[in-house]
Amino acid sequence: MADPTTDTYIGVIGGSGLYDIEGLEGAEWQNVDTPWGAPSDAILTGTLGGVKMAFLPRHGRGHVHSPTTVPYRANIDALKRLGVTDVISVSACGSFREEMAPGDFVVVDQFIDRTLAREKSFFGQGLVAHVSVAHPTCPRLGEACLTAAKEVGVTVHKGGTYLAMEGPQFSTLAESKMYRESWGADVIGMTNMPEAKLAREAELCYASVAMITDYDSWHPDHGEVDVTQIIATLMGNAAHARDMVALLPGLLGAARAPCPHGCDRALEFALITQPDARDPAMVAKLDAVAGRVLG
Ligand SMILES: CSC[C@H]1O[C@H](OP(=O)(O)O)[C@H](O)[C@@H]1O
Ligand SMILES: Nc1ncnc2[nH]cnc12
Repeated sequence: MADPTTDTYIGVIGGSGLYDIEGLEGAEWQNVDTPWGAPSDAILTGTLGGVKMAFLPRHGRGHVHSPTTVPYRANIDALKRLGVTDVISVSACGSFREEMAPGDFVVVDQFIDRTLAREKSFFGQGLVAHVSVAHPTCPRLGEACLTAAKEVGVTVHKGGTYLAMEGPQFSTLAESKMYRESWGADVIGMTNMPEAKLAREAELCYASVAMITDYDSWHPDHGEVDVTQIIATLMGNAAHARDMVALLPGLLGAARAPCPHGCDRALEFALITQPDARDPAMVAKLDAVAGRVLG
């Protein structure tokens, strides 16, 4: 197994339209069991340029999980259990900004969480923890994604606020206008929360690349979003996403230095339940996610 303190292990969570990646040496679909149930699908593992990589289709091959039923905790636990250090989320998103056009990428750095019906933490009764998500994405990893996207030739925007909605229906016009005009959101999707929060709890670096597919419903010159429009734009986006991902091993390198932003130490001061009050069953369940601090 890779040593997460010294070896880079890149995990890619592919969203709508991205169900595999190509070019991995020793590629193998691996089933990974977790205490939180089964992940969305088997995980494609291998190496690229001497760097370990894992790919997980968020909705499963064939797109069987809705945004609400994606097993977010199992997905993050499974990646952590494999030894992944850096998670790149690639997602189809609507845009609230004229200049963030369909086909563009946005390296997201903030989130507004409007999801309602999902398990949002690995912790809870018997072992309580409070991590900071003030800065929910990793700037080091985000920078690598930005560089890779530029090299691929995509128009890429640095920074943006992703509004995570519950779905599966798209937003009403009133919601779309409110998110854009009053809340200052830049892009909208249905899946990056609680994924980003869980990655932080699992001490994983997390970066999110939003692939713009539509203008949601606010734009006077574009009709309201529908799945046909999204799929059409996704075809081109997915090819760019694959090319971007292929450049990441070269940019991150096989040898890993500790995260300068502390993502890999997020639990250092987060556990509040006293050791003698901790539920042993919870401690056992957290073996991968919090093994570093639970011993
Ligand atoms: C296919 S349209 C809506 C669907 O696409 C996005 O998925 P992902 O974030 O996994 O790329 C959006 O969040 C919805 O789940
Ligand atoms: N407009 C939109 N709203 C929510 N999720 C999306 N995924 C792609 N486009 C979207």
